[in-house]
Amino acid sequence: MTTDQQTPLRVALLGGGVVGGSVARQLITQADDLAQRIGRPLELVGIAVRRAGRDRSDLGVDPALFTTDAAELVTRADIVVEVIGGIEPARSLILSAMEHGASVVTANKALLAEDGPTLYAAAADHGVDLYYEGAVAGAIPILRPIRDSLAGDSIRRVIGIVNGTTNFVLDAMDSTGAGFSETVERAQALGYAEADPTADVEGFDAAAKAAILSSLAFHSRVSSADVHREGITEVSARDIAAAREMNCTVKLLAICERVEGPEGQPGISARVHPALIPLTHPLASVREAYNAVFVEADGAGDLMFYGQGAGGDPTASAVLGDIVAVARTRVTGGRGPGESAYADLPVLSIGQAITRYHVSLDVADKPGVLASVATVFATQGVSIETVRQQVVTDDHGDARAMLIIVTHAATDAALSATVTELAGLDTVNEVTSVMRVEGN
Ligand SMILES: NC(=O)C1=CN([C@@H]2O[C@H](COP(=O)(O)OP(=O)(O)OC[C@H]3O[C@@H](n4cnc5c(N)ncnc54)[C@H](O)[C@@H]3O)[C@@H](O)[C@H]2O)C=CC1
Ligand SMILES: N[C@@H](CC=O)C(=O)O
Ligand code: NA
Repeated sequence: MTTDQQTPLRVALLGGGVVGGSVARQLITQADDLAQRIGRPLELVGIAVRRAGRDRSDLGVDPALFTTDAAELVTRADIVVEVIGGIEPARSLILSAMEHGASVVTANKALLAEDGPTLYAAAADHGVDLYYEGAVAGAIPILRPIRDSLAGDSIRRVIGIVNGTTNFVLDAMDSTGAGFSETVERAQALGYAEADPTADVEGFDAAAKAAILSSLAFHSRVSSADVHREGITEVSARDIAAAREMNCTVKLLAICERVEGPEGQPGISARVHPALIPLTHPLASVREAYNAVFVEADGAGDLMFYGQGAGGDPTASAVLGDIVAVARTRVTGGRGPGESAYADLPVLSIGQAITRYHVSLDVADKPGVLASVATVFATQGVSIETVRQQVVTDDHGDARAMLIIVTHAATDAALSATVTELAGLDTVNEVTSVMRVEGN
């Protein structure tokens, strides 16, 4: 190695939590291999933490490297790794790092989905790289495949199970018949769900990931506010049972599609909601806290990416891959591939999304009911694919008639208006379940 090749690239780590701790450990234990792969050694020059003085001996890091002055640390690094999370101070630190000439690696989906364009612009202005593979689906390589490997193809749709906590909860409800609350408690006890699992169960985490996936897949700017979001808190054991009867399962899906608007104009549909998918679909077999992303592209056809979407070591694997990538660019000079938003497609409203619905109705068991229900669908221009009548016994031992209807594809607005009108019919006692159907 020449002297230049021996000069270490300085790495500053912001955050020493679940992901940061694993990154720090591996930067040290894998130092020799990383140096060989990059062509220059990496030197960990500091770890910014919120509180000094805590025992962090398990990380095997020189205690002198810990600092509470993140703002100073980012001014003396070639590569800054941000794994603090949240919007501030993460954003200001990243911008300052770039101003001081550092490339940035982050796993911060919330920040990228809220204000990605500011970060991409700063990276371009300062001629540095911004990589963030850990931000979506943890260890699974999905962002760089979309951005780089599929750059010559045209992506039609990305459907992902991108939140491990909710997949664990829905999977447990499906396999044990348990209710929502008790399953979330189990997920917390097992360490999958956080003490406050709101971002997971209300779909915020998945919506941020959908925004990032949509932006990359469709060369546009999509923020988390553009993504229609429904969480899993309303999914009942009855919905899961209804899915089973249709040979389907319920998953929280992040759906990003290239679509046409009402006048044929191109746009994006980006949404997160629970949906029925057939048991034969590859995403149906994704169990427990695993993630998977299904990509449909014009040339490549169907691609499936599967693996661990959360956790310290899996996410650190993606972060370290990015560190190697930006370090290699430092060695060779120039910048790695960046974002492109040339297509600038608008995001359509959820009402314009084309989906199918599964609707369960508790109805009066008398002549003319089916006709009145069918008339509502016809009036709204929604075509029925299948209808099934079932007699069930309620909690009081009384027999009740249920109508289970699956529609053909229609706009979400028409389907939603249909459900509202059905709920107002005298012959309908209750709309017991409404779920979208995806995946075929
Ligand atoms: N844990 C996971 O499974 C995954 C996490 N991520 C993302 O990785 C990032 C980090 O997540 P975790 O490691 O799980 O969080 P964490 O909460 O375990 O760690 C964050 C660390 O940052 C420190 N911190 C907070 N404010 C700071 C400040 N101003 N200066 C210095 N340090 C500060 C905290 O004390 C904490 O140790 C987040 O953006 C998260 O969304 C992404 C994928 C998976
Ligand atoms: N809370 C997230 C962690 C990773 O992004 C999840 O459950 O998937
Ligand atoms: Na990833």
